[in-house]
Amino acid sequence: MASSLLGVPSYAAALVIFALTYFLVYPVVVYFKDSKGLRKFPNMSSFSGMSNVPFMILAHGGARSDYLAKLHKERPVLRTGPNTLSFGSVLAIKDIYGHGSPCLKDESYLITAGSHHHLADVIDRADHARKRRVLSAAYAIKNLQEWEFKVADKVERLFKKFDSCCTDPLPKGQLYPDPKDVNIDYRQWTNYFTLDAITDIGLSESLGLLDRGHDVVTATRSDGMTFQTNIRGALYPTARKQSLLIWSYQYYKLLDKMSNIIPFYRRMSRSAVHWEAIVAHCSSRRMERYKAGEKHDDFFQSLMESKKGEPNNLEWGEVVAEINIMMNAGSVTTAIAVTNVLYELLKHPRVLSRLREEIDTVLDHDEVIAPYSKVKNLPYLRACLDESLRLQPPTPHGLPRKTPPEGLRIMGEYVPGNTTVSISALVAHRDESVFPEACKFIPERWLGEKGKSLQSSFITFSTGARGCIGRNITYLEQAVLIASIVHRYEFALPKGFTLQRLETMNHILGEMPFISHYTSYYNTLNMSEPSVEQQWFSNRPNSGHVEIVFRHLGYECPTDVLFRLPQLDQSWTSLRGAHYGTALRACQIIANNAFDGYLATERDGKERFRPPAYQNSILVFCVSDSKSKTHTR
Ligand code: HEM
Repeated sequence: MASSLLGVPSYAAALVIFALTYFLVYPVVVYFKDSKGLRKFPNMSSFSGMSNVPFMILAHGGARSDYLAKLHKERPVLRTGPNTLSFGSVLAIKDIYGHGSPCLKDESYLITAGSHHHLADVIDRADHARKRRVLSAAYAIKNLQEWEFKVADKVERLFKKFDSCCTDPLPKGQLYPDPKDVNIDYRQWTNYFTLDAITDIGLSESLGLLDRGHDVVTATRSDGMTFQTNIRGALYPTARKQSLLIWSYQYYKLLDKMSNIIPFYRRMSRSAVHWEAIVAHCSSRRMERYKAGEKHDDFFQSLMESKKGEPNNLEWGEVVAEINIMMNAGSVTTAIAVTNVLYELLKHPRVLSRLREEIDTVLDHDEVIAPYSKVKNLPYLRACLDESLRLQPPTPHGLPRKTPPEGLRIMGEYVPGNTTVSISALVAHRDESVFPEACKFIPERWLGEKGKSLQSSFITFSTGARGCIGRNITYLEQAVLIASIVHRYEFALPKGFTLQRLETMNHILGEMPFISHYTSYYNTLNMSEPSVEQQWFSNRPNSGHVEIVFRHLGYECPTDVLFRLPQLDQSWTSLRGAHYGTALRACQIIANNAFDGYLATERDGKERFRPPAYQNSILVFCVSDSKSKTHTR
């Protein structure tokens, strides 16, 4: 029998002594021994040089980059953990992230990776370059036109919801809506918008969240069983758990498992499994369509084959990993961005009105979806987007990089090898030497030559070889959505409303409830009364072909748009020169809302099926049927 000391069995006493030595005494000894020479850097808190626990506690507060930004006002470099440094000046950007920096992504990317690395968590330079080559066709700017159709389609679907919630304008002099009239959470719908958009762009697949108005989707478990789950609920907690526990790399895996004893963490782990199952489901469905011979200009096609049609022969696990990061990084960040920018616009009516003026000069009164060609070069729109991305970068997390074994000079200071270094985008963007009045929303700072010079200090998308590959997609989504929204609607937030933010790797946002009504500029047509066209259509016989030629062209299609009206006949009918939103509305009216979609031959010559989205509005057009009867508004 084991001997005892003060009644405690000796093996238990030994365990306690070992734990105290290992977790308390040893870190103190290592700290004072300082073999790497990191003690010259000031600690973030008294124990930061000895343990990651202070940073983990900070992470649980959900605002660590804000806190760091405040500390960095006094100190340009902070030791945030035994082997971790945070930098606080834009001068560090080039050294840590720039092209030619010898730093690599650190082990945190390794320990959170799945069975296969994806583009964002692969560390090895050669492997990253190989992946980037495979994906370059998928993310290339030449795809803009293809993406634009898909994005415009999602904006239409989103507007269907907004239209159904529109209220009367607030009475003159009233600034805030009656709480009972606040009927939509913009934040939730931006999530639906970006998730629907990226699955269409990436997989030519519709999740259908915007149409259904909820986020329950089908997922497939590893044993092949399917189940239903909430996609938003699956998406966010995974990142949250990682950001809370990751700081101690050595113990992360153990901590991750042990933490599941606590329900708070266990729930987050479960959501990670659900997210993987959603991705697995979407990937397999697309694979089945691929095997059935479907070809689309989407990410999946680029993953499977080169431009010449030669197979890439990627392992299935790698394909799924790439779809995972595309669906995740491609939706979460943009949803945050479009929420933040509208929030700032509503909080700054002067900015909103200047922006609306700019947009209204390029869009027609009744143009619903802003064509990207018309809005992509609007300087004030871009300034508003960039200023919001600067002030509240969707990914504020200091992206960790490891210095090379021989060490590196950062901001002129020698940093020893194999040290984790970073500068948070939020911290960099609070650097007053580059961004005066850094905490204020001032889009004007981005205008002109002076504005251009700020780009090198703007790291919302990171920079260098590991910078964001989805930049073009997000600017397209943001510009089209925000321009269309500002053109069409006025919004009002509840009195005293503040958007809540919780920092993980991304800045997760709380709800953003508001009410909307049409802008007076847009609302030149009364959409609630039956139009001349509606009356005409309801009187016409239910037979024959119908040809619709649109006079008002929001988004011109030079080739024919074909549509099928099930109530009339089953043939595809020509619909020339139509904005497809416009076409759809007309078709729905013709078919008394029993319309099942239309086939559009778009400007790239490809045919695409467009399911119905709009119901109750009408734009200006001319009509002729097979008996050559014409009607002009
Ligand atoms: C406002 C929107 C966006 C923001 C703020 C953003 C931000 C970032 C940042 C900061 C990184 C660097 C991450 C790191 O170093 O760990 C990154 C990388 C990446 N982003 Fe984005 N992103 C956005 C939109 C998108 C979109 C729309 C997609 C895809 C459709 C996307 C896909 C990726 C991928 C695949 C990487 C890894 C690139 C590489 O390492 O080569 N992102 N993004």
